[in-house]
Formats: sequence, C-alpha cells, structure tokens
Amino acid sequence: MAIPVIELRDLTVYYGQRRGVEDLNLTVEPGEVFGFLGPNGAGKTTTLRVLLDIIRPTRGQALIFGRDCRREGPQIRRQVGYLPGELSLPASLTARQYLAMLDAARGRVVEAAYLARLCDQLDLDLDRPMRTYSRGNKQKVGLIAAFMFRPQLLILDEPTGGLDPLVQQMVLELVRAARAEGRTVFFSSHILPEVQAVCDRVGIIRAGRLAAVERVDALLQRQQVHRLRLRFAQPIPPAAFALPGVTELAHGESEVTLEVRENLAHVLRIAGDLGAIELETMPLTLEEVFLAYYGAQGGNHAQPVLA
Ligand SMILES: Nc1ncnc2c1ncn2[C@@H]1O[C@H](COP(=O)(O)OP(=O)(O)OP(=O)(O)O)[C@@H](O)[C@H]1O
Repeated sequence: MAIPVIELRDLTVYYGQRRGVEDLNLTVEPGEVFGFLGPNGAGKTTTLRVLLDIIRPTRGQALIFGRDCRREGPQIRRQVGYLPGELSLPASLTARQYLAMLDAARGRVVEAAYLARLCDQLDLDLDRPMRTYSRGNKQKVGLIAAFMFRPQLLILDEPTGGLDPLVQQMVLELVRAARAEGRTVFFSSHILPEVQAVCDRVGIIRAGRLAAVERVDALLQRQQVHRLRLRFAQPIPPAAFALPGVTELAHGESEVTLEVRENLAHVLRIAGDLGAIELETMPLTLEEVFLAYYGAQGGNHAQPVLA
C-alpha cells in the first residue's frame, strides 16, 4: 500500500490547560481531497499548524509522506503548499514581488505560464502594493502562493473565507484541478456544501475530537431521511400521514411535503390508497444528511455538529 500522505497518530495538543485537539487518528491517502470540517474552535487550525510544524504536539505524532512533521519540518514544508488561516503579508511589497521572493527562496521553480494562469483564474492584479488589497485579494495572494509550486500536498485553512461566491467557485475549481493532476488536498472548512462539492472524504472535528470520518458519497447514500412531495387528484384528510417518524413540512389541499425518517413503506401505501398522482423526492444536502445521521446517535453526537 502507498504511504499515506498525512497520518495523525493520537495527536494531542494542549495550550497550557486549554484543549486544542485530543487523540486524533486519521489517514489521508494520495490523490484524495479531504475536507476537515468543524465549527469555530473545534481544532482545525491547530491540526494544520502541527502538520506544518508551526506548533508541536503535546502527545502523539503527525506525519506527512511518512515523515515526522516535528523532526523533518523544513524538508516537508518544501513539498507542501500551505494557505494559513490568518495571512500576514508584507504590506509594502506588490504581490508580484512577494511571490517572486517566495519563488527565489525555493530556487526559482515556478513556471511563469502557470503563475499567469492562476492570477488570471483568480482575477488578481499582481502589481499593486499589498496594503491596498481587500481581504479577498489578500486571500487570493495566499492561494496563489500555495498553488504556484504545484506541490504534491496542499493544506488549505478555510480557503474560500473572505471570497465572493464567484471566486469561491474558482477556488473549488483549483482544488478539482489539483486532484485531477493526482495531488492531495487537505482543507479545513465549516461550509458543508463546498466540502460536498469537491471532497472525496470528510472528517468532522468537534471540541477537539474527531467525531466521524466518512466518504462523502457513502454519507449521502446512507441517507436516513427522505423528503417527499406528494400530489393527489383530490383533497386529502389533514392527518393522513400522522405516523411516527414522519413530519409534515407543508400541507396543501391536495399536496403534502413530508420528511420521513421511519415508516417509508407505510407512507407510500397511504399515498397509493389516497390515489397519489405525483411523487417527487427532494434531495437532502450533505449537511442535512450528516445532522440527521449524527444527530440521532445520542451521547457525544446529540448536538448539531456544525454551529
Ligand atoms: N494560541 C492559542 N492559545 C490558547 N488556546 C488556543 C490557541 N490557539 C487555539 N486555541 C484553542 O484551541 C482550540 C482549537 O482552536 P483552533 O483555532 O484550532 O480551532 P478551529 O477549528 O481552527 O477554529 P476556527 O474555525 O475558529 O479557526 C480552541 O479552544 C482555541 O481557543
């Protein structure tokens, strides 16, 4: 088996008494796009910083390409494109000067044509001092700095934060393109739809612990809630679908929208008996599927995972 691109082994970080992350175990395989999801304060940035050897584990270990991040930080960082959550850019330089400086530090490996394409895709003018940039433009510089070396691994901390929806889509395109070239992408986000759009797998972190790791397609298939809209040729009785596990979301004279957690066969039988003339199933988003599944597990998962 190929060496995992990322491996976390019982990774634990404490900031003094404060919990950063606890006992994270996770493997990311080559070529995967892995979404690291969780609400604010869950521990995403902490994990990413350990991977980049910006902070050190209290206990446990993080490995990239099979190498310990703590022992081989500088060598590993040369093969990783990193977009930090909080960028600090030299205000007096233009983006072009800044990117050239980063390139020089790595021995001038950036292809001019690729760099030009990235700037074009993200619609960024490189020739202004960065102090004049909006937050979104600064984020674009960070993204270009992460992608321009075409690294084998991209670690992106909330890459679409601060960007308008059109540019957010561009970023997701960049992630897809990286995957198409066989690169691995590990990105943190608290936005489920964007994870749903580009990720192969998703890890959910909550209060410093990994609550779940799932394939996105499997999670969507393991849908336990169905949303149905039924239309009838004639008016239907008000409580026709009053069954355990069935919630009426809307009830018109001859139309009803239901959320069905149990008794699906029973619902369909009633619909048949009442002479349904149309059945529409309405897809749930990953967020709804996720919350329906983990919300029903009780204990640790009883609360919605994403605030
Ligand atoms: N430098 C620090 N000193 C003390 N506590 C910290 C520090 N950095 C993070 N923490 C704490 O560690 C926990 C995890 O924070 P972290 O920033 O990793 O979460 P996050 O999931 O990235 O959240 P966000 O989406 O807000 O960036 C939080 O309780 C936070 O307060």
